[in-house]
Amino acid sequence: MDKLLIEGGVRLAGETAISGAKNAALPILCAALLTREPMTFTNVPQLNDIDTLLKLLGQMGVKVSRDNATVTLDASAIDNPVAPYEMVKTMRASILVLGPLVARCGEARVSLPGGCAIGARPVDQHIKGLQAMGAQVTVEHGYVHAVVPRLRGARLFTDMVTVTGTENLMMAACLADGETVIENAAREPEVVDLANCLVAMGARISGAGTDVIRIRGVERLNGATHRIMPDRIETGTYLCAAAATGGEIRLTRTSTAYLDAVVDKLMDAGCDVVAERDAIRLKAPARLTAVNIRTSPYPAFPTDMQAQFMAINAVASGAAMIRETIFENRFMHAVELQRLGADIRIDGNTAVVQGVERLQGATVMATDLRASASLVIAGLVAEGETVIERIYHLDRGYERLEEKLAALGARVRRVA
Ligand SMILES: CC(=O)N[C@H]1[C@@H](OP(=O)(O)OP(=O)(O)OC[C@H]2O[C@@H](n3ccc(=O)[nH]c3=O)[C@H](O)[C@@H]2O)O[C@H](CO)[C@@H](O)[C@@H]1O
Ligand SMILES: C=C(OP(=O)(O)O)C(=O)O
Repeated sequence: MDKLLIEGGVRLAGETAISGAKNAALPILCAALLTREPMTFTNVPQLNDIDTLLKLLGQMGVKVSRDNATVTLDASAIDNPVAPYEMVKTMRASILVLGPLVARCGEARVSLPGGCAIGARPVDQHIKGLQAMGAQVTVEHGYVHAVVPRLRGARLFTDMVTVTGTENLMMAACLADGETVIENAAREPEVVDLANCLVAMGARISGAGTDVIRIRGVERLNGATHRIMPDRIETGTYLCAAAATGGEIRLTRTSTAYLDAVVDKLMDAGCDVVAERDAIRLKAPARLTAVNIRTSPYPAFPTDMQAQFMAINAVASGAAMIRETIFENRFMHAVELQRLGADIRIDGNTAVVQGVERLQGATVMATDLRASASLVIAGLVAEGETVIERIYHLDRGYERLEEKLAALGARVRRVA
């Protein structure tokens, strides 16, 4: 199994480009299931999660072609509306085929998804929404089985803000009979990117980006071309990596547009952040100041950036409190950061991080995607060599990580 070797202590400097967003590309590729006409997507990141999803769509009968960052999907014939366990066990987002398949085929069998081990992550809200739209849904032998002649519009209210739940129900509602209103909807930029793609396909959607989304169902959707938005979490991760090393970088093909909460914290930590047209510059002080974090749904601070901020707080001056309010088990990186010498105490959903002067390289194990990113950041700062095991998590969500870090001067390489 591949490992990442990092020789720490280099101040990151230079420029690198940000890829398309994993968490926008995954639902948007699933939207192709809603139309018989071909769809073209650009700026699709080359990631293991995308490969998994394209394989999954392929075995349903979707014709897939790919040329670097451009993917064309032709779902004119879906002969097998099934998502088998073997294909979905590594990826939470595979549940996103459920809504489109039920809406288009009137039936779907989707294995309960896997993904990052950061909490129980049930899909009860997805199921509740489809039931309210008239689907008969059963969960048996680890599969969600949904059947309905045609979904009908309904008023949906989710118990909590759920990103993929909102996306699944919004896609399903596009082909339903009548109007659907999703209340307590997720406002994440990736939901808006999906809505923009659906609108280009002929869907009638208003309110995406607010907590009430209205969808008037149509008989059919058409093909379209859509460019995937930049990855705000990849952007934030590189900003943190530069900040932790006292570096100065410029990230291109991205913007601060959806990163207010993250940029605000980086500035509180002492960094200069300058927004340019389609680029961001960051200049970090020699040592950061620790910053308190509380994760919450967008537009508040994203849970997908919590681990990276734990890494930067670990080497900052002072102490900080980190509260995780979205997932019940998203502090797995703390013990691994402790191996590198970090001073972190966990109490329930709160971590108290006391910054230390220096971390020392060690062998650590990646446990989930963003936990892995936090170990990379810590490894870049630590004295000596850090070995990160189980980096397949990183390959799910960071395109060409070593190459991009190397472009910024990091001494990092992958070994088998
Ligand atoms: C592929 C993708 O876009 N993944 C993102 C998405 O995950 P995902 O969409 O899975 O996360 P949700 O927003 O659904 O989860 C929020 C909370 O609601 C709970 N919940 C959710 C649905 C449900 O039916 N029942 C239920 O109890 C979850 O366990 C969690 O505690 O949003 C998360 C929160 O911003 C991010 O960390 C993930 O990177
Ligand atoms: C948790 C994440 O991914 P997933 O929802 O696909 O597990 C993530 O992107 O940080």
